[in-house]
Amino acid sequence: MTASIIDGRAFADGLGRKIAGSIPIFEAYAGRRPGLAVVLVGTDPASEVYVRSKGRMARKLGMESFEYVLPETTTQDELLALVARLNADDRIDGILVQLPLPKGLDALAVVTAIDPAKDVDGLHPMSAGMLASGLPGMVSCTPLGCIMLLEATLGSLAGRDAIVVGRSILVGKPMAQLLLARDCTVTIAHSRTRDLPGKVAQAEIVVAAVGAAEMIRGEWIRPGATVIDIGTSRIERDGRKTLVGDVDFAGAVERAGAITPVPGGVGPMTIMTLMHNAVIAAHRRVGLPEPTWR
Ligand SMILES: Nc1nc(=O)c2c([nH]1)NC[C@@H]1CN(c3ccc(C(=O)N[C@@H](CCC(=O)O)C(=O)O)cc3)C=[N+]21
Ligand SMILES: [Mg+2]
Repeated sequence: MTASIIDGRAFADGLGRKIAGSIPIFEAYAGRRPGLAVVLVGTDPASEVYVRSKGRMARKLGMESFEYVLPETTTQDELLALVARLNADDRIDGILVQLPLPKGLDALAVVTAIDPAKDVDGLHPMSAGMLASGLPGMVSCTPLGCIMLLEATLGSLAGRDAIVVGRSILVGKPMAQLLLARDCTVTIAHSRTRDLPGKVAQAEIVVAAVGAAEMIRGEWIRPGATVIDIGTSRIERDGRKTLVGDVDFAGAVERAGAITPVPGGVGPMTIMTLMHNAVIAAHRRVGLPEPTWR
């Protein structure tokens, strides 16, 4: 069996068109466009690329983008002061602080300082708690994009056996909560899990979010399974730099029913669900009913 390839770029483009279409309606009501603030501390080249592409996408869809690039030497207090300013700024509906932060800065303290109404990353403990409680808070962009791809591929997820490999606050934990909310039977695996190959082999849905290049081997995959690969690692192969996921794609594509590629799978969805979250936050903040484009 050769898996069908889940085209995240095409799906993200479609979502982007719906988001763009909703913005004039928002603007007519609110007298302004939805505003997204992205904060980068330091000069990590990969992070600079992501932050720039987030700003570009926001403008392309008709939103206002506020970009803040702070020096590596920024103190905790300076960063908290910026977050307080963004919280108080009515033009800004969503705030994303790009992670990881440089050494010496406390990411959890920064994220906790963000107004939960503007927490488009779903990282605030309030957002995590609302998700776990089944309340309508902000859901982390990457897991939200994965759920959209899974539902587009499989329809109802109810009753399916799913494994999430990885337990980070940004991805693994919210992913598991979203699957659970759709009535999957969810296993969360991590670095201390025994017999990972055996557990992966039982899953109809595999979500790989470990951040280790090609760690999930193709021969572990249950025939016909749907594989969602969240990893992006830059490696050198045959003397060339390439971007690979957490899944051994060449092996997994021979067994899976459907699989996301890297690049072109989850990555483009992550950017578009950030736009989605910013527009949802904007509607909630001005008291407009949320668009139902899903
Ligand atoms: N607070 C916070 N929230 C995040 O959501 C967040 C973050 N910090 N820090 C870094 C990670 C990483 N991330 C990606 C976004 C888009 C692509 C993406 O578009 N990838 C393209 C390829 C890009 C390339 O070629 O390098 C693709 O997979 O097709 C990848 C990774 C969001 N992150
Ligand atoms: Mg990808």
